[in-house]
Parts: sequence; C-alpha cells; structure tokens
Amino acid sequence: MPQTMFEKIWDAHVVRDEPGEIPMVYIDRHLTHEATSPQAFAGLRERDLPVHRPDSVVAVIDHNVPTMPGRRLIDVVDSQSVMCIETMEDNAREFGVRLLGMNDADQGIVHVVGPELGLSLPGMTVVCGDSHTSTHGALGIFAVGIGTSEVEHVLATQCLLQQKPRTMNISIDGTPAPGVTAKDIALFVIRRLGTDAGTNHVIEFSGSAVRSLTVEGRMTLCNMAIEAGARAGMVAPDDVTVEYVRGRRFAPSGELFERAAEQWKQLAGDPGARFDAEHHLDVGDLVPQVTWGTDPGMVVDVTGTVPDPAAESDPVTRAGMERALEYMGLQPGQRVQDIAVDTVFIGSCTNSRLEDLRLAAQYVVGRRVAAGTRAIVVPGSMSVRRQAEKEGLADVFREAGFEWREAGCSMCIAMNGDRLSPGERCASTSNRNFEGRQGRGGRTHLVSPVTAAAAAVTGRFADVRDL
Ligand SMILES: CC(C)[C@H](C(=O)O)[C@@H](O)C(=O)O
Ligand code: SF4
Repeated sequence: MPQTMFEKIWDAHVVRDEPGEIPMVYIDRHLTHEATSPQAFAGLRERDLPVHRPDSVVAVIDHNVPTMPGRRLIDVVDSQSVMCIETMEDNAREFGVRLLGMNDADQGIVHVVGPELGLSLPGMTVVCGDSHTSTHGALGIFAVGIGTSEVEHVLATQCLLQQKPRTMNISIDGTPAPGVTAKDIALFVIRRLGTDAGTNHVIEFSGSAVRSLTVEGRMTLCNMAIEAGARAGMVAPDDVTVEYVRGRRFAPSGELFERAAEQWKQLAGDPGARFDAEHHLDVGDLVPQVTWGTDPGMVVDVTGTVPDPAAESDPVTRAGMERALEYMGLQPGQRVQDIAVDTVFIGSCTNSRLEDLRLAAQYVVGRRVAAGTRAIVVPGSMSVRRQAEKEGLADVFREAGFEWREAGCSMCIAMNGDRLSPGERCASTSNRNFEGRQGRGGRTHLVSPVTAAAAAVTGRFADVRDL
C-alpha cells in the first residue's frame, strides 16, 4: 500500500505495537534543555538507572540564559533559573551526556542547534521535552515534543510510548511576493485552518510554495505547526534538504553521506498515499501577516484593519475577540498600519536563523530604529551570531540602533530577564502571543522578521513592500 512520509518513518521505528496497547517507538536523537529535564534526571537517580544511550542525547542551555553580551552566571535573573542551569550542568556531567553550556561556542536554542550541527537528520525520530521540537520535521524527521516524565522514559529506555497520530497533508501552492516569508505562510495557515486544526495529527506540508522554501523557511513552517494544534510538522527531504545537511558536523560524510542521501530522498510519500485529512491553500496573493489578538490564529493582513467582534455571529468567538481586543488595547476597525510598537524582538526558534537575520537586515540597512522604539536581535545560536558578524549583519543592526545579543530564547518567553513591561506592545518574530507570554501585561504581535524590521524602522506596522 502506498505510504505517507510519516508512515514510513513510523514503521521503521516501531518496536512494539500490540492490540490494546500504546505503540512503542525507538528514538534516534534525544535533545534536552534545562527547563524540562531536572525532574527526569532526578527520577533516574532515584531509581539508580543510567542513561541508556548517552551518545544519542545532547543537552542545551537556552531558556534561562541571559542574552546580554558577555553574560555570566551572576547575570542570570533569578535563583530558579540559576538552579535550572546548574542542575543541567551537573546532570550532563554525572550521566555522561554532551552539554552545549552557557559559554559553549555551539550554544543556542535547541531547535536551532539540532539541525545546524547535523544532530537531527532526515528519517530520524527526534524528541525533546519541548513543544517546538516539530521544527526539526522540516528535514523529514518525525520530531515530537514530550513531557518531563517521557523525557525520563526515553533517557532510561531509548523508547517512547506514543499513540499513533493521524496524518494530514497541507499542500501550499503559489509564489508569494518578495517580503512575504515562510512566517507569513505559517500565520496564514493558522488563520485559515485554526489553532486546533492539527489536533492529534502529524502535518506533512507539500506543494510548490513549500518546495520553494529553504530548509530554514521550512523550519519556520514546521515550528508553527504546533500552534495549529499538531503533534508534529514535516516536509519531505529533497535536494534542498540534502545540500543543507551536507558537511554538518554530526552528519555522515563521504560515501556514507551519499548513500544516506539516496535513502533520505526515498522518504517522500508514495504517489497515491492516503491522508486522514487534506487541505489546500494558495499563497500567490498573500500579503504580510500580523496577529492582532492573543492566539496565533487571530491574524490579519498588514494592509487590513483590526476585526470587529460585532460582526462575529458565534457568541463564544465574539467574547474571545472582545477580551483579546481589551488585553491588546486595540479598537475594532483600527488600521493595522496605525498601530505603534514600543519594542521589536527578532529571535526565537521560529525566526532566529541566519536567513531570518539576512532578510531582516535587508530592510534595516541604511535606516535607523524609530525614536522611542527599542529593538533587539537575538541570534538563535552562537554560530548564527558569529556568521552574522562575519557577514556584516551585526553591524547593520547595531548601526541602526538595534541591540545585538548572545543566543537564547530571550524575549520569546519571559524567563531570562528579557521581557515586556505591562502594556508594552511588541512586534515579535516568535510563535506564541497568549496573555503574559512575553511578560505580564505585555502585548505581542507575531510577525515575520521582515515585518519586524519594518516596524523597528518606522515605529509602527508597515507593509515592507512599501519601504
Ligand atoms: C519551556 C518549554 C516547556 C516550552 C515548550 O514546551 O514549548 C517553551 O519552550 C515554550 O515555547 O513555551
Ligand atoms: S525560543 Fe521560544 S518557542 Fe522556542 S524553545 Fe525557546 S521558549 Fe520555546
């Protein structure tokens, strides 16, 4: 029977699948970070269990690290964060796990570092105690976020108990205009299909618009699959994927690489493979997208206006919109381009790779951050940071008045010192905009790196196509 990409990878990893039981799947790569692993390692210690395959595990410190240049442990904002960082260091040492620590040259956000170092490779199963593990699916990986008790289980057994997800194909066609990016496509998908469209499904993204994206753009799309409710997002490996992986530190090399590459390209779904659900979207006319509310499906065109709850017939949706407008301090009918921003954040595992910084810099070069606006760029990894410095991107940002930071989750999640103040409005390239996500009372608008750059230099939302 013709199979989808997900089914091929699943079948190659199922260890046990008995009627009435939850299937057991073998895990190739286990990435872990300081925020969700302490209890898992503590559990192993209590039961006197070793890590089953330490060479498959890589630990990263990303959520709690300060991103101020020259950071030290005393810069870490609270005792809880210090404890998380120190515990990760101790656990890595005790259990023999490779650690990309706070001052390591390879440190960065786990979902940026995994693909960048070739730790995540096509055809693998990858887990991490983090919802945005889906990002790695851009390489043709079944990559799934797990809870802390599952982290412990995988550390101990190298296996995960996982109900087999349903399959969904979202094919996306059309050639978006310059300045309309993978992030806009991702926001548009959620706007159209909703924040629970993917529940219990693995989404395979296909179609000409997806094939035209770089692997970095595909990562942005798969990263946001979680915000569409999905368990994971995936894109089939092709020549673009193979060239992305070639030469990465932990990828195979030489003859072995060529053989692996041939196999990776066989992972694409078979013609005629059936999905449990299918959607099709066209992005040929897509304009830059901006969220106006407090979930990632509350999206409008940058050329549009803030929606009016009065026009909504469903009372539950209407009440949700009213509450979102109040929290966001916006009026129905207000033009998006009249909304002024206080802060611009370019970073997070959604949009902090080199391509994102290159895209943003194009719209910053020769301009200044608007008076009264604070703008920060937080590269996704120290390697991205170094490369951006080498290419002159860092200078472009600094000369324009942006802060240029070290790598970490930063203002995506207010647990490391980078945060919004109550009422502060932010154009953010991250993936979540619920109340308080970037700091208590903070108002988040999710946008692409290009739209974030435009907001920085104009002090409000602007259509980059007019810049
Ligand atoms: C801290 C972690 C559990 C969390 C996640 O799972 O996604 C974080 O990365 C986030 O983005 O909210
Ligand atoms: S950058 Fe944000 S979304 Fe990504 S792992 Fe860190 S906190 Fe989670």
